[in-house]
Amino acid sequence: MITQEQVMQVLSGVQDPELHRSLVELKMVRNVKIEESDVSLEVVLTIQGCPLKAKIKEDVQNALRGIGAENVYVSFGAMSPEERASLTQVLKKNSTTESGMPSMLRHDSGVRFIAITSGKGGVGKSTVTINLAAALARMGKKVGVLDADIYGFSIPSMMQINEKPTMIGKTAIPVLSHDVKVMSMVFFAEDNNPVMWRGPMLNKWIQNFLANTHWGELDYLLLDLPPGTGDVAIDVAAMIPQAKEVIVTTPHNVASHVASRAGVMARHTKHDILGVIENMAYYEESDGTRNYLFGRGGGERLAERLQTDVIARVPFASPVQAAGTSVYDEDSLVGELFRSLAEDVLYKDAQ
Ligand SMILES: Nc1ncnc2c1ncn2[C@@H]1O[C@H](COP(=O)(O)OP(=O)(O)OP(=O)(O)O)[C@@H](O)[C@H]1O
Repeated sequence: MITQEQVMQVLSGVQDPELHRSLVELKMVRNVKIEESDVSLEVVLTIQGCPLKAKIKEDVQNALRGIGAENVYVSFGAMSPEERASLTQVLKKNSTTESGMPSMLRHDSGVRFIAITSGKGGVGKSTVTINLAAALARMGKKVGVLDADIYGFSIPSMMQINEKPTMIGKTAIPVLSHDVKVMSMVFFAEDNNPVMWRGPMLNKWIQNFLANTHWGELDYLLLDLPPGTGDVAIDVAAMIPQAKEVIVTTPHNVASHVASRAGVMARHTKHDILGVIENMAYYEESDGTRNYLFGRGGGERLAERLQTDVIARVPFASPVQAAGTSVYDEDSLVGELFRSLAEDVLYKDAQ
C-alpha cells in the first residue's frame, strides 16, 4: 500500500518546470488521496492557465507510477493571493541577501559574470552574447542572459522569444530559449521607449533585474551592455566588479578605434578583459577564399591597445534563416567557433 509519506517523498523530486524547485518545497501539492493503488491529488499553480500544466502532470504521474501507483489523477487549482505572497517570499529569500543585495553578487555565489560590450552599435554584440550563451548551455552550463542594452534591446527577438516572463508577485521568471534563461527590459518597456530609463533609474533597473528575477542556479550570467561607455557600463562596473568583459568590434578601423574607448573603460573600472572578438571578420566564398569586406586588422589593433588577445574571429554568415533565430546551428562553422570560444572561457575559469 502506498503511503502519504511515499507520495510526498517522491514528489519532492518533481520540480516546477519554471521555478526549478520541488513542488513539495513550493507547497504546490494538496489533497493527496490514496485508494489501494490509485492516487489522486491537486497541484496548485502560481498562475491560472499555466502553459506547463501538461508537463507537470506527466512528471507527477511518472513519479507516482515509479512507486507502484496504477492510476494517477491530477487536478489543478490556483494559489490564493496569500499563498502567492508567501511563495514570493521564499523566492526572494533566495535571490537577495538580508541587506537586500542580489545574492548572485556575493563572491561565493558561484555565478560568473561576462559583460559583452562594444564601442559602437551594430557590430554584433547581441549576436556574440546569445551565441556564447547558447554554446555554454550546450556544454551543460546553467546560463542566463540579461539584455541590458537599453538603447536597443534586441535579444528576445533574436532568440525568437514571443512570450513574456511569468510574474509571481514582483518576481519574474526568466524566459527559456535555447536552454538559456533570458531577461530583457523590453519585456516591461511600454511602447519600446528607452528614454525613461536614463540616469539613476538605470542603476535601479539593473539591481532590480538581478534581485527580482528568479534566476535559480546559474553558472554564467552574460550581460549585453549598451554600446559605448555610458551609464550602464559604469553601473555594471560598480555593481559587479568581478565581471569579465568581452569587447566586440568589426575589422574596420573606426569601429576598433571607438571600441578601444569601451576597453579603456573596462581597464579604468578594473574589469578583467577576457579578450576581443572580431565580428564580420571576413566572408568565406564557396571555394574557401576569404573576402575581407570590412578590411583587416581592427581586432588585432584593439587587442594590442588593450593588452589582450583576439579570442575569436567570426565570419559573415547567416544563421538558419528558416528558423528565424540569430543563434547559429551548433554544427555550422560559426556554431563550432562559439563552441570553441565557450571551451576557452571554461578553461580560463577553471585556472
Ligand atoms: N557574423 C555575422 N554575420 C552576419 N550577420 C551578422 C553577424 N553578426 C551580426 N550580424 C547581424 O548584424 C546585425 C547587428 O548585429 P547585433 O544586433 O548583434 O549587433 P549589436 O552590436 O548588438 O547592435 P546594437 O548595439 O544595435 O544592438 C543583426 O542583424 C545581426 O543578425
